Amino acid sequence: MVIVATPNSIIQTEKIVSINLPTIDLSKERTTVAKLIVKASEEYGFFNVINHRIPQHIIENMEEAGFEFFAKPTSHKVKLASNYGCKRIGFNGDVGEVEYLLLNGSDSHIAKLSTTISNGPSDFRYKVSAYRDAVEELACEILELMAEGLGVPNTSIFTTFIKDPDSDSLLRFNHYPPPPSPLPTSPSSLLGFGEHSDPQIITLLRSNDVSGLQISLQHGVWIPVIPDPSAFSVNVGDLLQVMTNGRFVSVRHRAVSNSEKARMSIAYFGAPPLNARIVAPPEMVTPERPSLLFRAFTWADYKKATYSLRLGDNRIDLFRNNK
Ligand SMILES: C=C1C[C@]23C[C@@]1(O)CC[C@H]2[C@@]12CC[C@H](O)[C@@](C)(C(=O)O1)[C@H]2[C@@H]3C(=O)O
Ligand SMILES: O=C(O)CCC(=O)C(=O)O
Ligand SMILES: [Fe+2]
Repeated sequence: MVIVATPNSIIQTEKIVSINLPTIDLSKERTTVAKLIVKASEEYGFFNVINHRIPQHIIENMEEAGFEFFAKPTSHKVKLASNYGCKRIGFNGDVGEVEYLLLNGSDSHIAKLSTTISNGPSDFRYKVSAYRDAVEELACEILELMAEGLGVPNTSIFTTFIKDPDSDSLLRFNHYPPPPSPLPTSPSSLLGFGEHSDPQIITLLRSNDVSGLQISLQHGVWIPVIPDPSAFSVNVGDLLQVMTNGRFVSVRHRAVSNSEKARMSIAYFGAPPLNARIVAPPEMVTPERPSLLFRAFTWADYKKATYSLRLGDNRIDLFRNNK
């Protein structure tokens, strides 16, 4: 049992379970990798990938860009970036011990921010765009492997969405300062980013070597993810659960801060264009799943529902058939 003190000082008791979460080596034989990815997405909705071939300098530059931004005084950060936030998550009263910067992933948004952040020409734009391109390519490789492993004949069924020039993909830097010491209770953790699933198709997340990310497969039971700065953590998002007719699970996760060192995570959320129609392909209707579990909807519909709800609320159930 561990005690989690939320910023509102609500104390909850919870179970922390250490298990080995799947780590998949992308340099291994393709058919084997595809099968392992499908298995992990079905069992956990989560896995780590290693040997992903994203050059180290692209990752280091991105991390540097994030730490440089968060090192600025709060008044500057608020003025510089309209999508900078501190403690408030979303618009419906969620709070956490986190500050963040959200970028909509388009070149023009990154370029605009680059000018305001640096007050002149900067390499922020170059660093973020290079990372965005590399991580998007990795997301496409993983989504193609998923389609292959699932036996879907059109293996670009998921990637066409995120490769679309109008894709609504996002990048997010999350910065978790070390908690004040001593904490009110011991052992204890502060809630950085509360329990939720990611609404998009797929999330690729990495952090510095500080722990904090946890996933949950069962209410109130948390599995810590061991930090590995050379790996990417992959989360199945809500839309992928829908497009696999419930075969993959959208993983619930959160971030806690309990270290003496600051943690920074960088997440890429692969999303379709707003007008994309989300529905499972016919191959996902099988004897085990003889009908479509979710009705067809657009990403705009789903996003609207997401933003009308709290972080931890279940939104996918609103789109189930017979609801
Ligand atoms: C409280 C909220 C923040 C969030 C939008 C929401 O209303 C519910 C989902 C949240 C989430 C979680 C994953 C991503 O970090 C995020 C950008 C997203 O797409 O959905 C956040 C939203 C946010 O912080 O704006
Ligand atoms: O910081 C983390 O490890 C998790 C962040 C997260 O879940 C998110 O940004 O959606
Ligand atoms: Fe998340």
